[in-house]
Amino acid sequence: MEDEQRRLLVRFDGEALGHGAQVVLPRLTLALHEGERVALLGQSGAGKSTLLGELRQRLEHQAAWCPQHHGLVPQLAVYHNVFMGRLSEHSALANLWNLIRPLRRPWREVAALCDELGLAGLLRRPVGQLSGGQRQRVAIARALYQARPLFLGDEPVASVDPHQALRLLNLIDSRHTTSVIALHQRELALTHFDRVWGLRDGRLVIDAPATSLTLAELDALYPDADATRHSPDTRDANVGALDVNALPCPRGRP
Ligand SMILES: Nc1ncnc2c1ncn2[C@@H]1O[C@H](COP(=O)(O)OP(=O)(O)OP(=O)(O)O)[C@@H](O)[C@H]1O
Repeated sequence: MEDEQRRLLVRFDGEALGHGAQVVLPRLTLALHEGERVALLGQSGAGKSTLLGELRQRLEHQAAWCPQHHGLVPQLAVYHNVFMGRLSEHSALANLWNLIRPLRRPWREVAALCDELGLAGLLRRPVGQLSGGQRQRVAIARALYQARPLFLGDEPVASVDPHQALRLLNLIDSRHTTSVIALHQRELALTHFDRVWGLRDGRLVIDAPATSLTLAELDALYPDADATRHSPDTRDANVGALDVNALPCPRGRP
């Protein structure tokens, strides 16, 4: 679908984004339309979290949010951490009661979500006793539990293997019409997403359909990386290294 036919959700028009006096992205121009699946790439410090934070502010309650450092409470059980996604929807009394004695309906909802995320049987376990990958899935569960039309994720699949990453991204897709997800898995950016935004040196240097890009172009976003550079004509071989054919087909892709 052409951009003009899609509903515009957010537009930046030469704006400066940053933190107080520190400008990170001095003249950002981009647009996010309903229905887009955007991979946000750039090396550490490029400004991915800064951009996601601004999107989050502008989209407000339309967007579910999965932060980079999870923001989970280690002493609380998985159930309570996921339930926190909807704290604002309940009264303080209901939230307090739920803390002591979980309410039946949310318990069922959270249990179903945790089943889908491979966290079955862990609802009562304190998050502090989980592995890094399990914590990451709890953070995703909490964002999914918010039940918003958009999903903003700051490296939500950073600590899982490629197959699990794709499964989680498919689950996120199935529950949101639009997403912007920061990640470092360049192959996934090309194979799973509609569009790629690439940040480098304070600028948006890539804003293009994923199908028009090569791994070599994405590699150029990481000037400090030691990784072997890929030439454009090795794209298929590199994507094949992920064995995408063995994985479930992402939405909208043949
Ligand atoms: N709260 C803050 N106050 C001041 N400067 C900040 C703040 N948060 C981030 N920065 C700075 O803004 C720049 C961009 O940081 P940001 O976290 O957006 O990058 P990133 O691409 O998300 O990095 P990473 O991949 O390491 O998470 C960095 O120079 C960082 O030091």
